[in-house]
Amino acid sequence: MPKPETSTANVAILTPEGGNAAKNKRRSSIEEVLPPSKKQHKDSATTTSPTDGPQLNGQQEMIRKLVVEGGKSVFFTGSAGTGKSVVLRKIIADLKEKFKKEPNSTMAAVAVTAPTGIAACNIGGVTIHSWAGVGTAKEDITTTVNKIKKNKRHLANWLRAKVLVIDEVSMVDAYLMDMLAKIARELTNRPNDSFGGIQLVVSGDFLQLPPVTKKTVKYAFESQMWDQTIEQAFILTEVFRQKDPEFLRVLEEIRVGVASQATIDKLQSLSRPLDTKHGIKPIELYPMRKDVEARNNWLIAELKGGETMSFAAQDSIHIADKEAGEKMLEQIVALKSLELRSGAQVMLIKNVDKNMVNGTMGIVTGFVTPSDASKEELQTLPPSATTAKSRTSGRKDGTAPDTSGGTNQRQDKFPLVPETFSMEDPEGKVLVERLQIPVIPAYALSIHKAQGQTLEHVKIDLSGAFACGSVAGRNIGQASDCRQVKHM
Ligand SMILES: Nc1ncnc2c1ncn2[C@@H]1O[C@H](COP(=O)(O)OP(=O)(O)OP(=O)(O)O)[C@@H](O)[C@H]1O
Repeated sequence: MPKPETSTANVAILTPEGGNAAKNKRRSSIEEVLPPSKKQHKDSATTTSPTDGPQLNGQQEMIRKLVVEGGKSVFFTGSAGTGKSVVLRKIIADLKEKFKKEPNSTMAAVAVTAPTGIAACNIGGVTIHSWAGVGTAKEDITTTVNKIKKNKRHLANWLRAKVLVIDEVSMVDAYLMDMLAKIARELTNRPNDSFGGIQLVVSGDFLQLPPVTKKTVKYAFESQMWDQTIEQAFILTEVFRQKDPEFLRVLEEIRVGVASQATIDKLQSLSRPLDTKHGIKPIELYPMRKDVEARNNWLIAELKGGETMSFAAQDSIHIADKEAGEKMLEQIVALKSLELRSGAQVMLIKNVDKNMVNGTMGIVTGFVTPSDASKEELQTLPPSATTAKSRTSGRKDGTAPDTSGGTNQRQDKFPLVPETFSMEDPEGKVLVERLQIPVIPAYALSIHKAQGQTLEHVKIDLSGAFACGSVAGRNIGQASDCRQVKHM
């Protein structure tokens, strides 16, 4: 689910001597191009405090109360933009507070998970597979339970958990849900409690992305454990992301796979050039990662003459099982190898400043060494950026600082330096780390990466959309207004 509301910026990457982001700690910079109103971002689980979100409406507050004060196992759903992630983040923050005060409880009492790395990152969690220690979840229960018992970290996860949060549950299949319930019963030695006495908080929209499987899809709600464990289910109905009633009707019809003539006409009318601002092209959304990579590489190669730079991530694994560590690193959103070129369109993947947030779009304006930047580039920065410089200059990586980005001048450059992306266990112990420039190429994005983002301008291929309505609806639902959607 979500992230900060996508704002737009021009990005200039300042780089280190030598081209290796991690080793040389080159700086990158972003020029902001949108007015501050556009830069307000969604509450981001990556760096924004979960309590910074909007005030919950009545429905959302009722769910929060039932979970936090009532200790109920619940499932809540709702179409894109109804604030599922907002509630979930508030619930997670409140549950952590609650268990902090309880004797015999640790930080690990609240396990925060999702089926994919990016979805987990959005709520400050880890993948359900990695938390539970189920590997690929292909082995039988007895083998899996025995493996968990031999792995101190996985066993501790289960034994300390008082609440298990699973977001984006539409992507979790019934087999895995039943497997988790059986493991919970076995490890907690509570065979008669449906989920071993662990409270379950589950959120997602079954009309969005389904489980990835080669077999017939069997959704989580079709599992045996579902009815035995989930005590109450809710549908959030107020859509916050989109306000236009016509666009809302289109989204709802696509969501359920029934399109009226008015909706078909409306979608066809979206096949037109989009009036985007400041040279940022609409993001093209694709279901397959290989299509995303091909499209990004193609469009970056089209940028003739610009300086090119490769940034190799600096990875470190802090657990004994190196193979498991490598798998965790694969789930980190920052790329192992990042190829950039001046003029390339990129998206920030971490909040580096109050306005420069996860989802901010920009253009790479160049690569500058820290020493060059201090002479030329920093002179172009506003005074607030200079203040930010001294504020952040003591960072542990010793690199040149981020600049404020707090102004809305089009010419404000925002230098970027490598940032640390890590996966931690529920107690906050770092398991793996990656140091990389916090951007990804962003002409094209996979629907999984776009999941939960609010994108300013999107371009979507709707041919065959009603054969897989949820995917199309999922994509269009990321735009806040149909004026920002272009049908390819
Ligand atoms: N109570 C609220 N008041 C004001 N804005 C809200 C409220 N709840 C959510 N929002 C805003 O609505 C937008 C969508 O919220 P959120 O991302 O949580 O929805 P979602 O249901 O998780 O969407 P998706 O299914 O696409 O991930 C965000 O910009 C969020 O800040």
